Amino acid sequence: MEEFSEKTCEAAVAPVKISTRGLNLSYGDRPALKDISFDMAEKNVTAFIGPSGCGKSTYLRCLNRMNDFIPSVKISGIIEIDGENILSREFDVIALRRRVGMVFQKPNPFPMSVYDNVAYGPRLNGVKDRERLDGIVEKSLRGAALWDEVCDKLRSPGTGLSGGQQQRLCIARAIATQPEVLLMDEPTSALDPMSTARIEELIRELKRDYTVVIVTHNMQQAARISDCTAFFLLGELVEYGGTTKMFTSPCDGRTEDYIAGRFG
Ligand SMILES: Nc1ncnc2c1ncn2[C@@H]1O[C@H](COP(=O)(O)OP(=O)(O)OP(=O)(O)O)[C@@H](O)[C@H]1O
Repeated sequence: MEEFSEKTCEAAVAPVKISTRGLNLSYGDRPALKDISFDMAEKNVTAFIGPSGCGKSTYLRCLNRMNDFIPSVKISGIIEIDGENILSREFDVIALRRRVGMVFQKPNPFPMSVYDNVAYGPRLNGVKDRERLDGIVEKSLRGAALWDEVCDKLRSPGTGLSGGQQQRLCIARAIATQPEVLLMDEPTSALDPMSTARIEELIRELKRDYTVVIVTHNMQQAARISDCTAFFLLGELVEYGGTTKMFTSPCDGRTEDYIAGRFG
Protein backbone atom coordinates (compact mmCIF):
# COMPACT_ATOMS: atom_id res chain seq x y z
CA MET A 1 0.00 0.00 0.00
CA GLU A 2 1.07 3.58 -0.70
CA GLU A 3 2.80 5.38 2.20
CA PHE A 4 1.12 8.44 3.73
CA SER A 5 3.60 9.04 6.51
CA GLU A 6 2.13 12.47 7.33
CA LYS A 7 -1.16 10.72 8.02
CA THR A 8 0.11 8.74 10.95
CA CYS A 9 0.00 10.12 14.47
CA GLU A 10 3.43 10.53 16.05
CA ALA A 11 1.93 10.04 19.51
CA ALA A 12 0.42 6.66 18.65
CA VAL A 13 2.25 3.85 20.40
CA ALA A 14 0.42 0.86 18.95
CA PRO A 15 -0.08 -0.86 15.59
CA VAL A 16 -2.52 0.64 13.10
CA LYS A 17 -6.11 -0.53 13.66
CA ILE A 18 -8.03 1.64 11.20
CA SER A 19 -6.48 2.89 7.98
CA THR A 20 -8.36 5.29 5.69
CA ARG A 21 -7.19 6.09 2.17
CA GLY A 22 -8.66 8.52 -0.33
CA LEU A 23 -12.11 8.52 1.26
CA ASN A 24 -14.68 10.70 -0.51
CA LEU A 25 -18.33 10.88 0.48
CA SER A 26 -21.16 13.01 -0.85
CA TYR A 27 -24.85 13.35 -0.04
CA GLY A 28 -26.25 13.48 -3.57
CA ASP A 29 -24.02 16.08 -5.23
CA ARG A 30 -22.91 17.72 -1.98
CA PRO A 31 -19.46 16.59 -0.91
CA ALA A 32 -19.17 15.97 2.84
CA LEU A 33 -15.75 14.22 3.03
CA LYS A 34 -12.89 15.03 0.66
CA ASP A 35 -9.94 12.76 0.13
CA ILE A 36 -9.50 11.67 3.74
CA SER A 37 -6.39 9.59 4.49
CA PHE A 38 -5.05 8.76 7.94
CA ASP A 39 -4.29 5.89 10.31
CA MET A 40 -5.68 5.32 13.79
CA ALA A 41 -3.76 3.19 16.26
CA GLU A 42 -5.10 0.25 18.21
CA LYS A 43 -6.18 0.88 21.81
CA ASN A 44 -5.68 4.60 21.51
CA VAL A 45 -8.27 7.34 21.90
CA THR A 46 -8.62 9.48 18.77
CA ALA A 47 -10.67 12.67 19.02
CA PHE A 48 -12.35 14.37 16.05
CA ILE A 49 -12.73 18.11 16.42
CA GLY A 50 -14.00 20.79 14.07
CA PRO A 51 -16.92 23.15 13.58
CA SER A 52 -20.47 22.01 13.04
CA GLY A 53 -21.16 20.40 9.66
CA CYS A 54 -17.53 19.67 8.78
CA GLY A 55 -18.02 15.90 8.41
CA LYS A 56 -16.97 14.41 11.76
CA SER A 57 -20.15 12.38 12.32
CA THR A 58 -20.28 11.42 8.65
CA TYR A 59 -16.79 9.94 8.93
CA LEU A 60 -17.68 8.18 12.20
CA ARG A 61 -20.72 6.62 10.52
CA CYS A 62 -18.48 5.24 7.76
CA LEU A 63 -16.72 3.12 10.38
CA ASN A 64 -19.80 0.98 11.05
CA ARG A 65 -21.40 1.51 7.62
CA MET A 66 -24.33 3.41 9.12
CA ASN A 67 -24.29 5.65 6.04
CA ASP A 68 -25.56 2.63 4.11
CA PHE A 69 -29.01 3.59 5.43
CA ILE A 70 -28.93 6.95 3.61
CA PRO A 71 -29.91 6.38 -0.04
CA SER A 72 -28.28 9.58 -1.43
CA VAL A 73 -24.80 8.70 -0.10
CA LYS A 74 -22.02 8.11 -2.63
CA ILE A 75 -18.75 6.88 -1.25
CA SER A 76 -15.35 5.97 -2.66
CA GLY A 77 -11.98 5.11 -1.18
CA ILE A 78 -10.85 2.56 1.35
CA ILE A 79 -11.25 2.08 5.09
CA GLU A 80 -9.36 -0.91 6.40
CA ILE A 81 -9.85 -2.38 9.85
CA ASP A 82 -7.07 -4.86 10.57
CA GLY A 83 -6.18 -4.73 6.87
CA GLU A 84 -9.67 -5.60 5.54
CA ASN A 85 -11.58 -3.04 3.48
CA ILE A 86 -14.85 -2.59 5.35
CA LEU A 87 -16.35 -0.56 2.49
CA SER A 88 -16.12 -3.39 -0.01
CA ARG A 89 -19.44 -4.75 -1.20
CA GLU A 90 -18.57 -8.25 -0.01
CA PHE A 91 -17.76 -7.17 3.54
CA ASP A 92 -20.17 -8.65 6.10
CA VAL A 93 -21.84 -5.53 7.57
CA ILE A 94 -23.55 -7.42 10.40
CA ALA A 95 -20.20 -8.81 11.51
CA LEU A 96 -18.70 -5.32 11.21
CA ARG A 97 -21.33 -3.85 13.55
CA ARG A 98 -20.46 -6.53 16.09
CA ARG A 99 -16.84 -5.43 15.91
CA VAL A 100 -17.57 -1.70 15.97
CA GLY A 101 -19.87 -0.54 18.79
CA MET A 102 -21.41 2.91 18.97
CA VAL A 103 -22.54 5.31 21.68
CA PHE A 104 -24.64 8.30 20.67
CA GLN A 105 -24.97 11.89 21.79
CA LYS A 106 -28.14 11.40 23.83
CA PRO A 107 -28.30 8.36 26.11
CA ASN A 108 -30.77 6.01 24.41
CA PRO A 109 -31.42 2.99 26.65
CA PHE A 110 -33.98 0.58 25.26
CA PRO A 111 -37.35 0.60 27.09
CA MET A 112 -36.46 -2.47 29.12
CA SER A 113 -34.63 -3.35 32.33
CA VAL A 114 -30.99 -2.48 33.05
CA TYR A 115 -30.18 -6.20 32.73
CA ASP A 116 -32.02 -6.65 29.44
CA ASN A 117 -30.38 -3.56 27.94
CA VAL A 118 -26.95 -5.07 28.47
CA ALA A 119 -27.99 -8.64 27.60
CA TYR A 120 -29.67 -7.47 24.37
CA GLY A 121 -26.65 -7.78 22.05
CA PRO A 122 -25.31 -11.06 23.49
CA ARG A 123 -28.83 -12.58 23.22
CA LEU A 124 -29.02 -11.46 19.56
CA ASN A 125 -25.68 -13.20 19.09
CA GLY A 126 -27.21 -16.41 20.41
CA VAL A 127 -26.12 -16.45 24.06
CA LYS A 128 -28.98 -18.13 25.95
CA ASP A 129 -27.31 -19.67 28.98
CA ARG A 130 -28.48 -17.71 32.03
CA GLU A 131 -25.26 -18.01 34.00
CA ARG A 132 -23.21 -16.88 31.02
CA LEU A 133 -25.52 -13.93 30.42
CA ASP A 134 -25.32 -12.96 34.09
CA GLY A 135 -21.53 -12.98 33.80
CA ILE A 136 -21.55 -10.83 30.66
CA VAL A 137 -23.98 -8.33 32.19
CA GLU A 138 -21.90 -7.96 35.35
CA LYS A 139 -18.61 -7.69 33.46
CA SER A 140 -20.03 -5.08 31.05
CA LEU A 141 -21.58 -3.00 33.83
CA ARG A 142 -18.30 -3.15 35.74
CA GLY A 143 -16.44 -2.20 32.54
CA ALA A 144 -18.71 0.82 32.22
CA ALA A 145 -18.15 1.73 35.89
CA LEU A 146 -21.85 1.31 36.66
CA TRP A 147 -22.09 -2.02 38.49
CA ASP A 148 -21.88 -0.67 42.05
CA GLU A 149 -24.70 1.79 41.35
CA VAL A 150 -27.13 -0.65 39.70
CA CYS A 151 -26.32 -4.14 41.02
CA ASP A 152 -29.41 -4.03 43.24
CA LYS A 153 -31.72 -2.70 40.52
CA LEU A 154 -30.92 -4.85 37.52
CA ARG A 155 -34.66 -5.49 36.98
CA SER A 156 -35.58 -1.78 37.06
CA PRO A 157 -36.09 0.11 33.80
CA GLY A 158 -32.91 1.51 32.23
CA THR A 159 -34.78 4.72 31.50
CA GLY A 160 -35.20 5.26 35.27
CA LEU A 161 -31.48 5.93 35.76
CA SER A 162 -29.93 9.42 35.80
CA GLY A 163 -28.66 10.83 32.48
CA GLY A 164 -25.04 10.04 33.28
CA GLN A 165 -25.93 6.53 34.45
CA GLN A 166 -27.99 5.99 31.29
CA GLN A 167 -24.99 6.94 29.14
CA ARG A 168 -22.81 4.49 31.08
CA LEU A 169 -25.56 1.88 30.57
CA CYS A 170 -25.32 2.56 26.82
CA ILE A 171 -21.55 2.08 27.05
CA ALA A 172 -22.13 -1.21 28.92
CA ARG A 173 -24.56 -2.26 26.19
CA ALA A 174 -22.00 -1.37 23.53
CA ILE A 175 -19.17 -3.34 25.17
CA ALA A 176 -21.34 -6.38 26.04
CA THR A 177 -20.75 -7.81 22.58
CA GLN A 178 -16.98 -7.30 22.99
CA PRO A 179 -16.39 -4.96 20.05
CA GLU A 180 -12.86 -4.01 19.03
CA VAL A 181 -13.68 -0.41 18.22
CA LEU A 182 -15.92 1.94 20.18
CA LEU A 183 -17.36 4.97 18.37
CA MET A 184 -18.65 7.83 20.50
CA ASP A 185 -20.50 10.74 18.94
CA GLU A 186 -20.41 13.61 21.45
CA PRO A 187 -21.18 11.19 24.30
CA THR A 188 -21.18 13.82 27.05
CA SER A 189 -22.87 16.76 25.35
CA ALA A 190 -26.19 16.03 27.09
CA LEU A 191 -24.61 15.48 30.53
CA ASP A 192 -23.81 17.61 33.56
CA PRO A 193 -20.15 18.29 34.52
CA MET A 194 -20.00 15.52 37.15
CA SER A 195 -21.36 12.87 34.78
CA THR A 196 -19.06 14.18 32.04
CA ALA A 197 -16.02 13.78 34.30
CA ARG A 198 -17.13 10.22 35.13
CA ILE A 199 -17.45 9.31 31.42
CA GLU A 200 -14.09 10.92 30.60
CA GLU A 201 -12.44 8.85 33.32
CA LEU A 202 -14.19 5.79 31.91
CA ILE A 203 -12.96 6.50 28.37
CA ARG A 204 -9.39 6.60 29.66
CA GLU A 205 -10.00 3.16 31.21
CA LEU A 206 -11.75 1.76 28.12
CA LYS A 207 -8.71 2.28 25.92
CA ARG A 208 -6.99 -0.57 27.74
CA ASP A 209 -9.32 -2.90 25.81
CA TYR A 210 -10.79 -0.89 22.94
CA THR A 211 -9.80 1.43 20.11
CA VAL A 212 -11.88 4.51 20.91
CA VAL A 213 -12.91 7.14 18.37
CA ILE A 214 -14.75 10.14 19.79
CA VAL A 215 -16.35 13.21 18.22
CA THR A 216 -16.34 16.16 20.58
CA HIS A 217 -17.07 19.88 20.42
CA ASN A 218 -15.30 20.33 23.71
CA MET A 219 -11.65 21.11 23.07
CA GLN A 220 -10.67 20.66 26.71
CA GLN A 221 -12.27 17.24 26.59
CA ALA A 222 -10.27 16.27 23.50
CA ALA A 223 -7.11 17.50 25.24
CA ARG A 224 -7.91 15.56 28.44
CA ILE A 225 -8.80 12.19 27.01
CA SER A 226 -7.27 11.65 23.57
CA ASP A 227 -3.88 10.46 22.40
CA CYS A 228 -4.36 11.75 18.85
CA THR A 229 -6.60 14.43 17.41
CA ALA A 230 -7.99 14.93 13.91
CA PHE A 231 -9.16 18.42 12.93
CA PHE A 232 -11.84 18.46 10.23
CA LEU A 233 -12.90 21.55 8.31
CA LEU A 234 -15.41 21.69 5.43
CA GLY A 235 -15.06 17.98 4.79
CA GLU A 236 -11.26 18.00 4.79
CA LEU A 237 -8.91 16.52 7.33
CA VAL A 238 -6.79 19.61 7.88
CA GLU A 239 -4.46 18.26 10.53
CA TYR A 240 -3.90 15.01 12.37
CA GLY A 241 -1.38 14.20 15.05
CA GLY A 242 -0.58 13.85 18.74
CA THR A 243 -3.09 15.74 20.89
CA THR A 244 -0.48 17.49 23.02
CA LYS A 245 1.33 18.78 19.97
CA MET A 246 -1.88 19.76 18.19
CA PHE A 247 -3.01 21.83 21.17
CA THR A 248 0.35 23.46 21.84
CA SER A 249 1.96 23.90 18.42
CA PRO A 250 -0.39 23.04 15.56
CA CYS A 251 1.11 22.96 12.06
CA ASP A 252 -1.78 24.58 10.21
CA GLY A 253 -2.97 28.14 10.81
CA ARG A 254 -6.59 27.00 10.52
CA THR A 255 -6.11 24.51 13.36
CA GLU A 256 -4.55 27.22 15.48
CA ASP A 257 -7.43 29.61 14.78
CA TYR A 258 -10.02 26.96 15.62
CA ILE A 259 -8.31 25.89 18.83
CA ALA A 260 -7.92 29.52 19.85
CA GLY A 261 -11.68 29.95 19.37
CA ARG A 262 -11.32 32.41 16.49
CA PHE A 263 -14.07 30.59 14.57
CA GLY A 264 -16.48 27.65 14.85
N1 LIG B 1 -28.32 12.48 6.14
C1 LIG B 1 -27.80 13.54 5.52
N2 LIG B 1 -28.29 13.96 4.33
C2 LIG B 1 -27.77 15.03 3.68
N3 LIG B 1 -26.75 15.76 4.16
C3 LIG B 1 -26.23 15.41 5.34
C4 LIG B 1 -26.72 14.29 6.08
N4 LIG B 1 -25.98 14.18 7.23
C5 LIG B 1 -25.09 15.19 7.19
N5 LIG B 1 -25.23 15.92 6.07
C6 LIG B 1 -24.42 17.09 5.67
O1 LIG B 1 -23.06 16.69 5.61
C7 LIG B 1 -22.23 17.71 6.15
C8 LIG B 1 -21.40 17.12 7.30
O2 LIG B 1 -22.30 16.81 8.39
P1 LIG B 1 -21.83 16.04 9.68
O3 LIG B 1 -23.04 15.79 10.52
O4 LIG B 1 -21.00 14.89 9.32
O5 LIG B 1 -20.91 17.15 10.36
P2 LIG B 1 -20.36 17.23 11.85
O6 LIG B 1 -19.00 17.79 11.74
O7 LIG B 1 -20.51 15.94 12.55
O8 LIG B 1 -21.35 18.30 12.48
P3 LIG B 1 -21.83 18.45 14.02
O9 LIG B 1 -20.61 18.80 14.79
O10 LIG B 1 -22.82 19.58 13.96
O11 LIG B 1 -22.45 17.16 14.44
C9 LIG B 1 -23.14 18.86 6.57
O12 LIG B 1 -23.17 19.79 5.52
C10 LIG B 1 -24.49 18.19 6.73
O13 LIG B 1 -25.53 19.09 6.44
